[in-house]
Amino acid sequence: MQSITIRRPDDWHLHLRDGAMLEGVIGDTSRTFARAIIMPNLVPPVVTTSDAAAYRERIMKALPAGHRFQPLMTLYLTEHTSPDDVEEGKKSGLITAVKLYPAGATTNSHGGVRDMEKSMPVLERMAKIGLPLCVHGEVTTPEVDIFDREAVFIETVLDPLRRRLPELKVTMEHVTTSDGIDYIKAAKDNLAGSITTHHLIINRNAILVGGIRPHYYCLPVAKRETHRVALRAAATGADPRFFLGTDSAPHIDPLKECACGCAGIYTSINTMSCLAHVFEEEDALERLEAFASLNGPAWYGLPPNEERITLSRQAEPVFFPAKVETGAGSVTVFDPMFPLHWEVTA
Ligand SMILES: NC(=O)N[C@@H](CC(=O)O)C(=O)O
Ligand SMILES: [Zn+2]
Ligand SMILES: [Zn+2]
Repeated sequence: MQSITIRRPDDWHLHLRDGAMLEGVIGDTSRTFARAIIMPNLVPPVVTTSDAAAYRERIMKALPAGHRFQPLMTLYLTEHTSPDDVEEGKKSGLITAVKLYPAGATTNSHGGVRDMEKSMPVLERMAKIGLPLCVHGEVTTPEVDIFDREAVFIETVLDPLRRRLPELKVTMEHVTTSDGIDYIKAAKDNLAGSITTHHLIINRNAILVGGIRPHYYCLPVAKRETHRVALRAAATGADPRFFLGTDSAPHIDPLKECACGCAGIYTSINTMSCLAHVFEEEDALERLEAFASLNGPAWYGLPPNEERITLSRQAEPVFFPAKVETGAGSVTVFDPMFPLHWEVTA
């Protein structure tokens, strides 16, 4: 197949940051994607509905002329989040989901939740009004090995929460293990999972073999090959509970290339090219539309986009810059380590 036309995709997990970084990166998403769930882990985080309204305005202002893009706003769950504010946010149409960061689990998560008990009133309200909870599904217990943190989270946090509040809709974001995939598949209802572009392409060797490569470091950290294979099977398979959330997470290069580098991989600019490559490799190009454009809206109760994009396979590799220059500094673009031949052409 030399070209494929699909509904315009959405990104169900995206970091846009703020200020000069926001201005520098937003176009890479809005050029191709119609909507994105915007992560609230700014410094300080987006905690209240009025924070989210102000952030949404900054995003719309940063949007390049001529781009049509709808940011779907989220709130950063804290132990003090007000159930009424959350309900107000949903009612007004501003808030699409609330995000749980276990405190210390990832970039800018120190204000997250330490004691789930304290967040129960909000979670109960969300279950009642049908507002989804997006989770960064890793425990932060120092004794737990970093490669096991997702599996232990499922067992010790997520499963107990879902048993206690079965009506709560939960998105397990950036699933990185076969444990996560199996857990979602086994669920009766109210559970779905997003998968990133990079976790379909790299395993942990990319970070560690032949030298330490900070631009492949993200959280949850890439796991061993068997897990990547399971993620690919889920993304290209028929289960509609798996969909794209790029987790494109820009950091300026000096904060990645140092003794204690930040977690996050920037994929907004080449995600659809990478995905077409992966789906072609899996002989599943006809399933790309479900993963990138249909399953996500269905889960969030939104209509799929009416516009279409076309991806075409070029004879010569398609050019992407190694770095995106922003007013905040340069951001290294995800290198899939193979030439990309698919290009969004319309
Ligand atoms: N994925 C990452 O490695 N980093 C994200 C945070 C997150 O999604 O966990 C970031 O904000 O940089
Ligand atoms: Zn995360
Ligand atoms: Zn993220």
